[in-house]
Amino acid sequence: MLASAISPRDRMIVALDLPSVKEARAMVDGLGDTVSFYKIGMELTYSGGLPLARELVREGKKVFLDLKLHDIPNTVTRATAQVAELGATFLTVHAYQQTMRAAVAGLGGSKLRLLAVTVLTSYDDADLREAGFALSVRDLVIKRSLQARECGIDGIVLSAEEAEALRPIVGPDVLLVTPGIRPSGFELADQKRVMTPGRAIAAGVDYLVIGRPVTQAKDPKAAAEALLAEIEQAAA
Ligand SMILES: O=c1ccn([C@@H]2O[C@H](COP(=O)(O)O)[C@@H](O)[C@H]2O)c(=O)[nH]1
Repeated sequence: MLASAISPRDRMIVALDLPSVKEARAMVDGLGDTVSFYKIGMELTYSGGLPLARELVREGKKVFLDLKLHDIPNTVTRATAQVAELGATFLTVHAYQQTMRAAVAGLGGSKLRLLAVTVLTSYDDADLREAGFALSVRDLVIKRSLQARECGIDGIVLSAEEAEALRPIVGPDVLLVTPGIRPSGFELADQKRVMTPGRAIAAGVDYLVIGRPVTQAKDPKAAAEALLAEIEQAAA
């Protein structure tokens, strides 16, 4: 689906990085209709977040399970098949060919869409060098994105900094999903490759993942409304 066909509200995915289901539930209730799409990652999954994922799906919200699967193929295939039962929209796997192929094999006939994490947005070129990679962030993102497409993955997780260069390389059908979104003036914290929501939309990103700028705001609903307004304006 082309980005222009996705409603601006659905393009904003709020990361529920909170320590308990109770706090996550309160956040969702407080955000109300402003947010239609939630990401449940490791922190919440390890504190009972999967039943909440089912609940949110039942309530008509979209859910992105950011589990970043990476294991031997048999395990990845079977884990993906389990996740496919939950009714989530997106699941992440790391962008290793063996892992991506195994995840695709676990989809069965489900509607779950797979996203491959190329290079974490907390990494820069120096971090990659330290980890033993010879490629720059940009080149590794490109290489892994092409491999993801070849493996039948639906979309890729990258930083908005790479999105504009990547779109013509991967074509219009691969979803570009970007964490590392920071409204102007918000602290970067552990993120190294960042962009504002408006600039990310202009760079051709399909979905923006936004955590702390909403969840750590004094007024999360007001923060989410401001972010949505910026997205709507950039998408118009
Ligand atoms: O490369 C990646 C992959 C995933 N994430 C996740 O996105 C959110 C970002 O949260 P912020 O608070 O807006 O920084 C978080 O859940 C990460 O696990 C990422 O940041 N980068």
